[in-house]
Amino acid sequence: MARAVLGIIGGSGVYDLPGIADLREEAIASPWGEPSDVVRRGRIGATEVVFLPRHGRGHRHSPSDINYRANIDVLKRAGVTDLVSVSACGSFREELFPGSFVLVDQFVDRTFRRHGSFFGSGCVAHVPMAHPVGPLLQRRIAAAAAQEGIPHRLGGTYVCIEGPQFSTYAESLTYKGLGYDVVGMTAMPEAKLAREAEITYATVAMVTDFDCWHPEHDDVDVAAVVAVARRNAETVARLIARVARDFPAEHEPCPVRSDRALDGAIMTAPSARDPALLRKLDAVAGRVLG
Ligand SMILES: CSC[C@H]1O[C@H](OP(=O)(O)O)[C@H](O)[C@@H]1O
Ligand SMILES: Nc1ncnc2[nH]cnc12
Repeated sequence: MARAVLGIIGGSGVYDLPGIADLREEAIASPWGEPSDVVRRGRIGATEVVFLPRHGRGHRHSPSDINYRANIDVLKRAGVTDLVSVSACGSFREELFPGSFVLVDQFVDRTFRRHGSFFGSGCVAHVPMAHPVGPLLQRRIAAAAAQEGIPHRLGGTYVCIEGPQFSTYAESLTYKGLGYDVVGMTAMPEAKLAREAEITYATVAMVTDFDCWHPEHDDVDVAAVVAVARRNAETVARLIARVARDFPAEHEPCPVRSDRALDGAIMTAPSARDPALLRKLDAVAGRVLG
């Protein structure tokens, strides 16, 4: 069984993770291009952790321009087995107020101008996405949140819009009417790519606003998101520290097989595979491509 390495992707307002011991920065090269930043790695308790801010330090990359493939690839190369993705989001429910954390378990992908797969012509693969979140990892985050006294809800649906503009009023009402819980701009294709890379994934969606549907709250703007996200940064650090301190030494086999997602997923016959693409897939699909 693989040694567990806990990855953390920080979102808006979370560009650093305080409390990492033996901290070092590593620029990991990827055949998929430039990741958002160098990774910062070290230990929390006995657990090895690897941190990457998805917008880069200084918030340089917009949701549409983040190189999600390079980010997941470098985390895979860093040995990450379990990945906690932290995201700011708007809420479609009265009870999910700014400051609360939602441990979402479903995603709806409304993005349309991002590279959504490591695979393609020369090596076609179809991985299961019915259950995009690793339930054991999610349970560990929920337990840590309970122990730290952090208000949270287990389960929910995150709709990922392309952005960078926030939703229109009609869109906001539509998403609310469809029963979605929160809205953001970054969980997709991140979750899909993590699945292709056989990394167990879970999202901590930090509610920063009520988007624009709520009659008694102002429409979302960046200032509101940033104010709440900044206040939440310390809470996120506390949550991650608790998850890390209680993390098992070995990666726990995932009940939804996120860590075996490529078993039987590759359709392209070995003789028809593109050697150049196979070389790029060395980290992501090395387990099955050999
Ligand atoms: C700063 S407002 C919009 C911005 O905030 C969220 O970022 P992240 O998911 O990385 O925390 C949202 O997805 C947008 O990128
Ligand atoms: N209302 C919202 N819509 C999209 N992304 C967000 N990130 C934070 N709040 C958001």
